[in-house]
Amino acid sequence: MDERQKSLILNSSLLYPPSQVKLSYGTAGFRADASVLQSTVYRVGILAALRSLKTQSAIGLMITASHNQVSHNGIKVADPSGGMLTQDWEPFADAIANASTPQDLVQLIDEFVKRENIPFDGVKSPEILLGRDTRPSGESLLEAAKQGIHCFVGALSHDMGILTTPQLHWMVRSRNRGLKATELDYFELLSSSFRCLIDLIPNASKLSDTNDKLVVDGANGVGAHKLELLKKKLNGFDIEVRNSGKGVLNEGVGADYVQKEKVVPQGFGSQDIGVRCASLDGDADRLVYFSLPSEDSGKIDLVDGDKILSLFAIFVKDQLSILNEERDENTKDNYQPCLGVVQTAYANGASTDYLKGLGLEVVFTPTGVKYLHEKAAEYDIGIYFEANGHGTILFSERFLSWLEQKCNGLYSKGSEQQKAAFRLLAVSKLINQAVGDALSGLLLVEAILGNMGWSIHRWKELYHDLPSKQLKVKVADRTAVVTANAETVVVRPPGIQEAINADVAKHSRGRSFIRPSGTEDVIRVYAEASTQEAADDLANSVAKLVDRFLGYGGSG
Ligand SMILES: CC(=O)N[C@H]1[C@@H](OP(=O)(O)O)O[C@H](CO)[C@@H](O)[C@@H]1O
Ligand SMILES: [Mg+2]
Repeated sequence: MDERQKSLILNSSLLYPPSQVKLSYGTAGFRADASVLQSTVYRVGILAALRSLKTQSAIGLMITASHNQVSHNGIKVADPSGGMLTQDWEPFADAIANASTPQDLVQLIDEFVKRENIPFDGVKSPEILLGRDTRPSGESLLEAAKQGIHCFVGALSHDMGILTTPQLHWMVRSRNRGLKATELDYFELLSSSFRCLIDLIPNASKLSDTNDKLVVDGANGVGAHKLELLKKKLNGFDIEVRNSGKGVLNEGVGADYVQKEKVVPQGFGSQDIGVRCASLDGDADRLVYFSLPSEDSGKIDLVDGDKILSLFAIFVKDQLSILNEERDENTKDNYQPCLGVVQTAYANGASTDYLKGLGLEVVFTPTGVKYLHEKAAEYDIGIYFEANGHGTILFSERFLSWLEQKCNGLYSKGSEQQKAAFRLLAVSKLINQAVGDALSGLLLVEAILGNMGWSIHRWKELYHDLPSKQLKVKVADRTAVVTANAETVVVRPPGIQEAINADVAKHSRGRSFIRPSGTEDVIRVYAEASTQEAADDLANSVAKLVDRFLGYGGSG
């Protein structure tokens, strides 16, 4: 880095980090009250430019705090693949976000540039795509990010406007692959692959009794608006969008609220009993479905990420079985695509049993898409979902070129095999390969329900969730909790895991774990058991343990 570059960094008015706030890149980027984020976002702008120079590719910056309250905001980096920032760079992100003086900041950057051998030869300038959600603080934070990026001579920043998080990730991925990468291209790809799947619905399914209308809770966020735009391209497909911005973002609405509280979101009521409903979160990277049971209890029948995962897994597995029925020696080959499913400890135990019962390989990672995505990418077809509705299906290049070969003339026209191959190819286009995407996920759910001739009620009955409960506990220092084995065991503070085990043992089908949240300053408690009372009781007693070991008055 030359002196000019250093002085550009030093000259920013945004240099000083908030005092007494320790920032961490966390599960999904930096998040905090928007009022303290200017300097962090400026610094992440610098990081993004460096990442672009290092990879010689376009990088994405998304300004969002997803499902968190509207006064919060955050920033995350999309790597050249469209996925999350490589975990190797997270310590650097933490270090620069917390550097307390301008000189410390410049020194950290200088050392990192040398260590990583980041080229400053001017051959390629940094290129960053910027997106933000609908939060009012987004606009000024975007300017802060730009200031960071433009510390580098010749840097290019493209403001893509208000987007869903998955749209931005998709754009980065497409751009770096030399593909069409505008919002219009995104809508075009989603709608054309959706129509293709609808055209391939077997005649028998068309006759069945699926309730046609879908009502979507847009969380008063960006997803609602984008879904309205997408809808126009879906040939009259009947979607009604509610909570599209008049109310407060994520307040009593949205996928996080619906999944965690299991209650009817605002804007829904007795007129919706029995109707197929879905909720997006504030930046539209999460999707859950639900329906209102006949009695007016305020409760919902939730169809969460685990069940979306199960639906996708059944469909993909069915299509693969059709391909496997190949009898013709000319088109048969020895390649057996490997299908894998990835979950976290939050997955309902009943879903894991169900998926294993289908003969599928199920593996677990810690919470956070960055872990799930990485694991799923190891398979020819890797399906991952968090229970909260964030997930996607990843297809390997090898599998896709095998599939394309199969589609291109190897099968007799109109054969079941050819249709199955076309369906899988359409799924690979419809479902966002960069990151979990509520809009593309929603269209895939709709297409699969149509193909199977299933109503939401048939889908819900795949298996019965074990009753579960989630709680949050405020503690003095959440980093005091250290976990292992995909967050199922607490290794620190000593003694707490044994105490949790003792509580779990008192409950039939009991399971409970704790972990520090990576997006909020809390310890999360999860419990499940054979009845709701038992799950509530287990969660409460584990929360008390957390308080005893780690609370403000605790010894931990
Ligand atoms: C229990 C839960 O829902 N945790 C969420 C939440 O992370 P925490 O680290 O638990 O705060 O936000 C993440 C980002 O959206 C998401 O990946 C994750 O699943
Ligand atoms: Mg989100």
